[in-house]
Amino acid sequence: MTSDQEQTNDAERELFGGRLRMDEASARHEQVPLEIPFHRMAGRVPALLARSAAMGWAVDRVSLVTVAVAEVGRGTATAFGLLATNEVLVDLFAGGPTPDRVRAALPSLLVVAGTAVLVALLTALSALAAGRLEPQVERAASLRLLSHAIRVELADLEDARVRRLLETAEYGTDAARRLIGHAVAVLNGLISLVAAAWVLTVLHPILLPLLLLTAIPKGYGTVRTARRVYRSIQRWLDHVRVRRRLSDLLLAPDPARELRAHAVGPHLLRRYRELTDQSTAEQKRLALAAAGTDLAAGAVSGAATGGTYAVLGLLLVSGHLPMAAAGTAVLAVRNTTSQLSGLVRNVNYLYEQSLYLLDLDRAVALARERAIPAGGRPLTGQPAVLELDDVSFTYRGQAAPAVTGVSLRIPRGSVVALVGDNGSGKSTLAKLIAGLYLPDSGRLTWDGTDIRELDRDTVFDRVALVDQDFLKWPFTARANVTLGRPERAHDEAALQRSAEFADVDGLIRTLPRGWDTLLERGFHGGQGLSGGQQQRFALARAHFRDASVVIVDEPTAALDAASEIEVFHRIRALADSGRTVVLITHRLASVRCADTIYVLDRGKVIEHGDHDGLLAAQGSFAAAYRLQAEQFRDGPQQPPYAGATTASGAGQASRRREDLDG
Ligand SMILES: Nc1ncnc2c1ncn2[C@@H]1O[C@H](COP(=O)(O)OP(=O)(O)OP(=O)(O)O)[C@@H](O)[C@H]1O
Repeated sequence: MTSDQEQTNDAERELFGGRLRMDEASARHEQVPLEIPFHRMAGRVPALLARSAAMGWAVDRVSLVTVAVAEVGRGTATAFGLLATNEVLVDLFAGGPTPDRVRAALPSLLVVAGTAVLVALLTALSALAAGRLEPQVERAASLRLLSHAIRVELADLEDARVRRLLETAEYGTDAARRLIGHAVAVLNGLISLVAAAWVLTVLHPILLPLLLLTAIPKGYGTVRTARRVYRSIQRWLDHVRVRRRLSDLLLAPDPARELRAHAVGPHLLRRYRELTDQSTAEQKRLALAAAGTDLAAGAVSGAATGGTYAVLGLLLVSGHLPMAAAGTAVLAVRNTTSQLSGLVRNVNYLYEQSLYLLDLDRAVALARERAIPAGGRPLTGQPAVLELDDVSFTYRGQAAPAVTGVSLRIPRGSVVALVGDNGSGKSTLAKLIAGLYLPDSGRLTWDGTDIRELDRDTVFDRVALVDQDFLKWPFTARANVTLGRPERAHDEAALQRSAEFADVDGLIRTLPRGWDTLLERGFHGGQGLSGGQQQRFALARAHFRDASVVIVDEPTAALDAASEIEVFHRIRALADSGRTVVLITHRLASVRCADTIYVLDRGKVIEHGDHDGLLAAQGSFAAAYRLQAEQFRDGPQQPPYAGATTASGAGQASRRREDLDG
């Protein structure tokens, strides 16, 4: 390992908290195969050819068979061409007048020309079929990865190891395509080699082992270089990921505002340069090592080639090889040498690509293992009650639980509000209710059935979620609203109702292409939206889903005051029409619309009741409510508890009060 790999630079330390390159220990932990014995690689060739054939067979049998037939034909034609060349030479070197010798050689010459044309035709046919096969195999590999990735449990998807593997696996989809190309080349190399070796053996048996001596050093060199590259890619993967992310940040329009106003650009650019300096040094190291290996392999191989020609000369001088056969042998030696080194190179590429494919296999296996279980007891009808009984949940890799011993009841047709300080566990609780995370302990039931026993797809089907970090999909206005129920995307009446619910109908009318306007700046015809407008689209989307449980996390954070009041009225109306609403908000005046309010503090429910009841109880909710209300009074303000600065401040207010009381 070089000192460059050991050193951690400022960019790594400051921006990412430490070294971004994988060491031996973590590679072992993550089961990344950094070392591959040479014999294992060679031994896997038949399995890899079979794997390539199976992948091709699954997507396009006709093209696969065409490639195989064309390659076998090509190899056979090459062998016949070589034998015919030998015949030509034999005829030309025979005794008698020149015109007679040329006449005698003519049929063999025609065979040489014919096989050359045939080889060209078969090469074109094979290339055509392989060209059809490769993109289909890549597409299948990529669909395989994505279809499994979208089923991974959210908690696992957030796990760094899973994320890393999924990103590595993306190389595997490209590798699947390349694997086909290299498999074809290996097949061709093997067939041509067998043909040429057979011709050589016919000419003189000693020529073949000598040839192997020339090819092996070069092949070994190629393999060493490729393994070094693979090892480097694996080690530097996180480095590549953060560099890509950093360059995206420097290019994208959203970070551009702070980048310019805070003059972050030059600083990040400096850090980016430091990172690229590291990777350039690694590239230089690889290039230098590759050149050294090539040189050593070339020298050994060159000496072996010299030896082969020397043996050929000796055989000729000693009369063990006729002149014509020596001529053919020279051709065959040249042909076979390049075939052999090409073959070894392609075997190596084949193996190298298979390692990436192996990453894809590992990612798919992990995704399967961590998938949301299919099946289970299906939910029928609309749930009458959701209940949490002593539910606790800790995020993967975190020491403290995000939710501790929470019990609550959400009957159908009610609005249940979750309030509390930042980080008190509201969003986590909402995601638990939605079935996105499973409790570590306690029971979460839908109509009495534990969520673990339920068919989670039927749970999701009943949920509409407006996430706190709601997504602005880079699609058309229509897709932005209908994405949760794409099968009803052209139900114009439903679309209109959702637009009215979220108050985007007026906005749609002003868009250049109405519902078909692309809501993404930076594309032709794309339209930008304000933060509040984006939030309205998220609300419209949740409404369009027409689900029985609506979970809205800070649904009005980006809305103006009038819209905020209106949205809370509409949310109340949703519950009145029989839906269940879980509402998370810091606007304590607005939770008046809730039937029950649960106040959370550090993952625990510390109070619950309706708005008036909680105010009358004079607890932490009442204190936080007063804190917010006082902000609207005239004159200089004095917060009741210094330091209670969060929007809701419920928990902080309660803790201050305890301190004061104590
Ligand atoms: N994906 C995550 N991975 C690890 N920890 C998380 C994750 N999301 C939240 N947390 C942690 O869990 C705790 C509860 O977070 P949560 O988002 O539920 O709080 P919240 O009450 O919704 O906060 P806010 O009012 O700021 O939205 C916090 O300590 C937070 O750091």
